[in-house]
Amino acid sequence: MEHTAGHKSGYVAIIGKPNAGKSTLMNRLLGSKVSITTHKPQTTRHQILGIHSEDDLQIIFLDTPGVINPRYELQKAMMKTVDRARADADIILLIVDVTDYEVPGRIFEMLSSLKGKKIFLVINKIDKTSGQQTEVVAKNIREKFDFDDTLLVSALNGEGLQELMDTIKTNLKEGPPFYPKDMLSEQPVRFFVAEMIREQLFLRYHQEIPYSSTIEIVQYDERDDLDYISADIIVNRDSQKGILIGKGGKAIKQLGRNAREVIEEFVEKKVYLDLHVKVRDKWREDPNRVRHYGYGY
Ligand SMILES: Nc1nc2c(ncn2[C@@H]2O[C@H](COP(=O)(O)OP(=O)(O)OP(=O)(O)O)[C@@H](O)[C@H]2O)c(=O)[nH]1
Repeated sequence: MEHTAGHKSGYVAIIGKPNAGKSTLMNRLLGSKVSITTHKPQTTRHQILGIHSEDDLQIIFLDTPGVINPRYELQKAMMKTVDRARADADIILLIVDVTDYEVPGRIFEMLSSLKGKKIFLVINKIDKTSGQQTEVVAKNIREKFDFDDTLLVSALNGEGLQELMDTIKTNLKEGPPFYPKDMLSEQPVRFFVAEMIREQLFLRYHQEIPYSSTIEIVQYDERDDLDYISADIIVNRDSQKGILIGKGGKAIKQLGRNAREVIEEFVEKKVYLDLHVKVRDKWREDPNRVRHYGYGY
């Protein structure tokens, strides 16, 4: 049996409003892109797990969807994911964008209901404002909740991240590694491939298209010379199909090219990416479909 005396481990949930920088922070702490990030809110829909291992410790980060007031079934499933992450975690990081510092009451309620966990306030994007302003924001938030510690960081340029990492390590409890030490995440390759295609939707389309779409990998064949991937882009309404495809298929071809390049870099192999657009009327509002596409569970 593996000798684990002196070894530390724990789950760290990263929560906060949409666009606070949660995914950027996790990727930066891991030194690797595990979670997709874009300038648009609500990019993250699943609980994304990122594993940081050293000889004598293992930290399992849980990146979560931004906390919102859910309006449709997909968003309800996203919030269920946040609930589960905070329940699973030993340490919770509340990420607050220093330039968008209003913390909704529901987040404090959520934190107040937790017992026996360390809860840290992490003020992010401090590169965007003065030190004085950052202090004022931190002080105001601390008046509303008794955090175990406050950290000021920039997930983008790395400022304060070493201190954050040290604080997490100090607060880890003794425990065995939960995953093999060379593992970075637990989702299969096809999950990341779907996320990379979805990221392109967020980067390339406006308004409701990214929020109305999901990706289903229909076929993934690892061939000798290349990986053949067939994926469906599922949209919510018929009218969205045309917009997605674009005139003469131009828009979707460009999306496919961009996604393929990112996927090739990830799998370190040539990729043939076959994309199809499918309409599944109001899938976002349908609990069965939302579950079928893997959200909330
Ligand atoms: N200037 C600055 N921008 C940042 C920083 N951290 C994140 N951002 C930017 O903020 C935007 C949102 O970042 P994400 O990491 O996707 O945010 P998120 O909290 O995961 O967002 P959701 O998926 O909506 O929950 C991106 O455009 C990031 O580049 C930071 O420290 N400084």
